[in-house]
Amino acid sequence: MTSQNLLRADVVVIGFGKGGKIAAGTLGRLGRRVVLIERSDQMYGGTCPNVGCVPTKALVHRSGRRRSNDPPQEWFERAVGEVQAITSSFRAGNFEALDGAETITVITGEASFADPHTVVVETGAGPVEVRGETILINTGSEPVIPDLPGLRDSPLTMTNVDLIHTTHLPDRLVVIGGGYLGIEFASIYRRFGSQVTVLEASPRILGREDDDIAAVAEQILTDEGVRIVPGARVLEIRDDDTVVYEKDGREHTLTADAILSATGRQPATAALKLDNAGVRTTASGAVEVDEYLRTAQPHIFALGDVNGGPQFTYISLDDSRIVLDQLIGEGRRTTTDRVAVPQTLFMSPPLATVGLTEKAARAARYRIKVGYQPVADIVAMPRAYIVEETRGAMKFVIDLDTDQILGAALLSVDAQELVNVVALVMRQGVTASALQSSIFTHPSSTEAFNDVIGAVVRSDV
Ligand SMILES: Cc1cc2nc3c(=O)[nH]c(=O)nc-3n(C[C@H](O)[C@H](O)[C@H](O)COP(=O)(O)OP(=O)(O)OC[C@H]3O[C@@H](n4cnc5c(N)ncnc54)[C@H](O)[C@@H]3O)c2cc1C
Ligand SMILES: NC(=O)c1ccc[n+]([C@@H]2O[C@H](COP(=O)([O-])OP(=O)(O)OC[C@H]3O[C@@H](n4cnc5c(N)ncnc54)[C@H](O)[C@@H]3O)[C@@H](O)[C@H]2O)c1
Repeated sequence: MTSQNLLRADVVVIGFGKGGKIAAGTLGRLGRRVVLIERSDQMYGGTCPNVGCVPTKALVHRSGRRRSNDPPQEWFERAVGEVQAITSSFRAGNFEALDGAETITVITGEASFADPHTVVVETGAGPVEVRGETILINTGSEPVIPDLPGLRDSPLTMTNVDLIHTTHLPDRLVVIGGGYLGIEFASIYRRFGSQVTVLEASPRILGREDDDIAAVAEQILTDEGVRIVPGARVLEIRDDDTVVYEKDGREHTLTADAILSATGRQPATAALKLDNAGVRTTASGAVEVDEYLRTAQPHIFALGDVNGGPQFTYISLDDSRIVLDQLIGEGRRTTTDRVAVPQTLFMSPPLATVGLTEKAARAARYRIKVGYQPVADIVAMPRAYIVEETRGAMKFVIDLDTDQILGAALLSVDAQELVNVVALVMRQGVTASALQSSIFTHPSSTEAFNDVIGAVVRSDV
């Protein structure tokens, strides 16, 4: 290597994901020499702003604004154009924020390890070698396309990345997998005007949730026209466009204009040549880390989806707090500190959950009471009527002995905001009674808590 294609850095970050960019920015501002490597110039900022959270939620918003007489294809094309304008401005902002800093260099190309301190980057202008004292792996995850006959070869098979970029609204969309990604896309495309069928292998979608909440969510999707087929075993894709599946012992076929593979995402480690660095992986292919996110090599850390933790942007962000605490802090923060981590499935209205479900609380032998109300019946929350979104239900699972909230499921307008309040309350040990009798602004969605927590439908007393 000549001096031109050999770089030395205090910190090398592989992958421009959430955790990596926060760590890179923080360390760069402190004067560390940072090299951040991203394999695609279309991915500065990572999955979330480019092909994940941001574009999907922007499409949720725009699909909801379409009126029934708006021409679907035109409306869709305009929405995709607007969303691409947002993502490209975020991408440019992400690049500039790091590459514009004096101490940080962004290199575009695929990285792999040559040895524990050396990374080789295949750039458009040839290989570049980067040697670092500390290395952060933040390469995210990639969609798993199941090995079903015809699926990988069909020109109609798409991932979230393909669907985010396509400007043609498919008449018939078949979604394989009814998890977070599958349900969000099903809801979006149905609202844009596609006929959507979700084929889910499990006996039910939203299998982690309690039956009452899952049933309300499924009803909302079904009422919007999404066809959900649980217990479906996809057998093959025949002649590129015919999805053959089995349910209850009988074979069925569906013709599709697009097939979305939404059966989960696996850690992106294949290109990294981790063996050269002495970094181990788990059975599921994730980079093996301890609770401080250190790999088998103490100077190499892994953040975000690639370490096999929960696949959410805010977890990758929290991973960066742990790694920064190791590098420039007190070294105390760990993944085991996390309590009451909420999550939101952005169907319309959103389903936000935190903590234990009723069934999990019972399995853990808590004595509980359950507050539950359909949103339309929550007198304290006129906001649902004001914004014309009265669908859904709210549920609280409360420990009878301590009055602590064990969990909540909020299927409601504004649920993605409400759940953060509940999570904070749970983390701080505020009682359910205190939350119920709190002063909230009016008219707001938070006011619902004044009613729902006291609307006890079951109690172990
Ligand atoms: C459609 C969709 C919707 C989602 N919606 C939400 C949501 O609403 N809320 C939420 O919290 N989470 C959501 N997620 C999950 C969230 O996007 C991820 O958990 C998060 O982006 C993971 O961030 P990360 O830091 O692990 O890495 P990523 O953001 O995935 O970044 C990794 C980067 O590394 C690069 N890379 C990979 N290999 C190499 C290599 N060898 N060399 C160089 N670069 C490499 C990749 O190109 C990528 O840019 C969604 C995901 C998807 C797919
Ligand atoms: N709003 C959000 O926060 C958000 C949105 C989208 C994705 N994500 C993240 O991305 C991750 C990946 O999402 P995902 O939905 O792809 O994965 P997932 O693991 O959440 O769901 C995959 C679903 O596919 C089903 N499945 C698997 N193989 C199948 C097959 N052959 N036929 C039919 N069904 C099959 C599984 O039973 C499961 O229900 C999520 O776990 C989540 O962490 C988050």
